[in-house]
Parts: sequence; structure tokens; C-alpha cells
Amino acid sequence: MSCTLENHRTELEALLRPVFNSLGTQVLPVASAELCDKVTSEDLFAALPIPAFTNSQMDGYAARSADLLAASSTTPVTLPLGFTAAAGDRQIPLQHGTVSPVMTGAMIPQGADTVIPVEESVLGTFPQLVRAGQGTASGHAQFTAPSAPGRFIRPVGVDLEAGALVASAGTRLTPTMIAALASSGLREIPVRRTLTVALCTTGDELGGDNPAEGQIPDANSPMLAALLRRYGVEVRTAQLPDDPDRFAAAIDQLQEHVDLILTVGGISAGAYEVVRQALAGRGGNFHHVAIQPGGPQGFAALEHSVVLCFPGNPVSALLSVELFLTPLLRVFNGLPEPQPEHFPLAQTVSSPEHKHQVRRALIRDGQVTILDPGSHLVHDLARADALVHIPVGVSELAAGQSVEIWRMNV
Ligand SMILES: Nc1nc2c(c(=O)[nH]1)N[C@H]1C(S)=C(S)[C@@H](COP(=O)(O)OP(=O)(O)OC[C@H]3O[C@@H](n4cnc5c(N)ncnc54)[C@H](O)[C@@H]3O)O[C@H]1N2
Ligand code: MOO
Repeated sequence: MSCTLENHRTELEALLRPVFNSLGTQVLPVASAELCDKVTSEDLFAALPIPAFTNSQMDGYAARSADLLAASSTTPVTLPLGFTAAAGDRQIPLQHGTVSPVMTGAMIPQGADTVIPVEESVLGTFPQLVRAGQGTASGHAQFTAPSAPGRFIRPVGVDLEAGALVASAGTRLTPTMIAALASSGLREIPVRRTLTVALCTTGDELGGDNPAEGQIPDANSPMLAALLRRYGVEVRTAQLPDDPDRFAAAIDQLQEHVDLILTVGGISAGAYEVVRQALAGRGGNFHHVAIQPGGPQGFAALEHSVVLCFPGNPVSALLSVELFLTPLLRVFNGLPEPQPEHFPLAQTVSSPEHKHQVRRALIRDGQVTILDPGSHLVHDLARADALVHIPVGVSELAAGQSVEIWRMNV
């Protein structure tokens, strides 16, 4: 039985949505290396304002603007130094008629309303300074211009007030959002739990480290594991036995420990299609989807898990994941939908009219060159820049015609 791309996609979405919805949450420290790219599971509100307190934007002198109103190059104003405020110090008071040296990030002394950068003082650098509790402040600083109230002062909460929403539920945690969470005093971040996937390959031709005659290296496990990990998926790879009973037993075990099982290979019309044979008695549903590559497809809803069965040719396997799984992972991870670009075709391309064809392409000199459609061409897959979709009903695209391209391998 053959079905359309859209029908198969709808069927798999219906199967996978409950898997994503049942994942639950976990709590990670804000400094955890695992936090980046996770998605918040709750609205998160600031425990602290940002900035946490009113502080200096410059290394300079905290002053009362009123004390410097008369300052000019011909009538400099000289003020005695009070204690110095460094970043991390508790707030100090500014005595009337004095200025307090302040460092960038230090609390503005109580009573000060302006900061004059040190290089604007007549001396241009700080003299010997004394911090509160470390002796008696002495010395003077001289100024040749007034300084407006609020100048070089970063007010408390100007970026975000305490109690305000930092990130709503469903926000993907970028490095910058992690900084905002940390600055707003949040230490423990509730996030959606990662999807755990068993990625199962089959086939006696997979030769491990030393492929014998007739055998090949496994390309699908490392490729698909790398792709899925980019979406935060925890991937467990397994090469399952080529015997249907032993394969079924392995799947039965795996389904207890993972959220989703992917199998690659063993589903088409051969005499030894272990996946198809093993899942036949477990509700396995195998059919041909009107797409190329990736025609043979299957799935099974087991008691504890869902199995998606993708075809074994590496290009077919990759495109199956890209067509049927990564769009859902994008939504789950709060990622934006990819957007196509448009370029003219460098050559005329034909396509089977009754299938949705996905072609790999190179983008060179503002033109799209379509590559060979072979689904075994792993190196061609690696050098491709983009995918071009040719829908059902289209049998030819003419050279020069503008087509949508979707970037890949970025
Ligand atoms: N008589 C028919 N033959 C085939 C049909 C068909 O409709 N009728 N469909 C073809 C299409 S299209 C595809 S795609 C493949 C799908 O086959 P399977 O999913 O059963 O996959 P296998 O037969 O196990 O392998 C196919 C191909 O891919 C290689 N392979 C498998 N696993 C890996 C791996 N982990 N790393 C690298 N390469 C892998 C395998 O050696 C085969 O060359 O069936 C067509 N045949
Ligand atoms: O459709 Mo198969 O997936 O072309 O090689």
C-alpha cells in the first residue's frame, strides 16, 4: 500500500505527540553544562532585579551633582576624597562636600547622584585610595565641568524588575538567556526532560571496526546520532541481531528504557527484512510512501514505546529523520521554523510525477546545481548545501526556473 508524504507525516505526528507530551521535567542548576538548548517547563520570574542595585558604569568619582555646578576650566572645583567604593563592597554614605572614588559595578554611595569618569578629573588617574574600615580617607580631586544627575549611573531594576517574567514556559535556553536567569537570581531551572531514543541498526553487512569482504562501515548510527544530539536528544545506539526473534526480544527490552525507538534498514522487499518480520506480530505497519528517497517506511506502537522504522540507505535514512522527526523536535525545542531561500536552477531536472522527490543540491555562483539522486551516495550527501523539494504532480523543472532551497549541512 502506498501513501502520501502528508498522510504519513500526520500518522507519525499523532503517534509521537503523546511521546513528547509525556516526557516530564527535570531541574538543572543554572551553571549546568547541560542547560544550554534545553526548554523551560514553567514561566520563570526574577528573584532579583537586574541590575541588582544601583551601581557605577565607570571607574571614577561619585558626587552630588549640586557640588559641581560651578566647575569650569577657569574655576575648577576641588573636593576632598571620602572612602572608596569597589565592586563587591557594601554601600557607603557620601559625606556632604566630598567625592567618593567608585569602581565600575560598585554600589553608588548613598547621597551621590552622578559619576565623573576618572579621566575627566584634573589629575586623570586615581591618587592613593582608602576603603571603608581600612584607614582615614585623605587627598582631593579637582573637576573642571559639572556632571548631570544620573550620569554614568546604572539604576537598580532598569533592565528587569524583581518579580518580572524572565522567560516564559517553552523558551529555548540560549547562552544569553542563561545569563539573564543567573542575573535574576534563579539558581535551579526547571526544563523539559530530554527525549531518549534508541537508535537501532541491523544488517550482517555492518562490519564494525574491521569490515570483512561484503561488509561496510555503519554510516547511519554516527550520522543520525549526531543529528539527533543537535536537538538535545539522548541517543543510545544498538546494533540489533539480524534474526527476527532475537531482534524482537531486544526491542521488547529496549522499550522499557527509552521514549522512542528508531530502527534503520530491514524494511523493504528483501528476503531478510528483520525489522519488518520482527514487528509484524507486534502491530508493525509497513508501507510505501510516495517519496523519493525514503519510500519504504514503517512504525509500531508498542506497549511502552513507539518504534519508527526508517529505510537503510543512508540518504533515505537521513531524509526520513528530517521529514518525519526533526520538525517535531524543532517545535519541542522551541526552535524557529527553517525558512527557504530562492535561487535559479543551473540545469533542467526531471522527477517522477507521482512522487514527492527530495534532491540534494549545491549552491554555487547564485545558482542551484542538482546532484545525483542515488540514496547510497554518502559523500555527495556530505557535500550538499541544500535540499530541493519537487512535489507530486511536477515532472520537470526547467533550467533558470527559481526554486525554493532549504539549507542543510550547516
Ligand atoms: N525489490 C525492492 N527492493 C528495494 C525497494 C523496493 O521497493 N523493492 N526499495 C529500495 C529502497 S527505495 C530502499 S531505501 C531500500 C530500503 O531498504 P531497507 O530499509 O530494507 O534497508 P536495507 O536493505 O537493510 O539496506 C539498504 C541499503 O542501505 C545500506 N545500509 C543499511 N544500514 C546501513 C548503515 N547502518 N550504514 C550504512 N549503510 C547501511 C545497506 O547496506 C543497503 O545497501 O531498499 C531498496 N530495495
Ligand atoms: O527510497 Mo530509497 O529510500 O530511494 O533509496
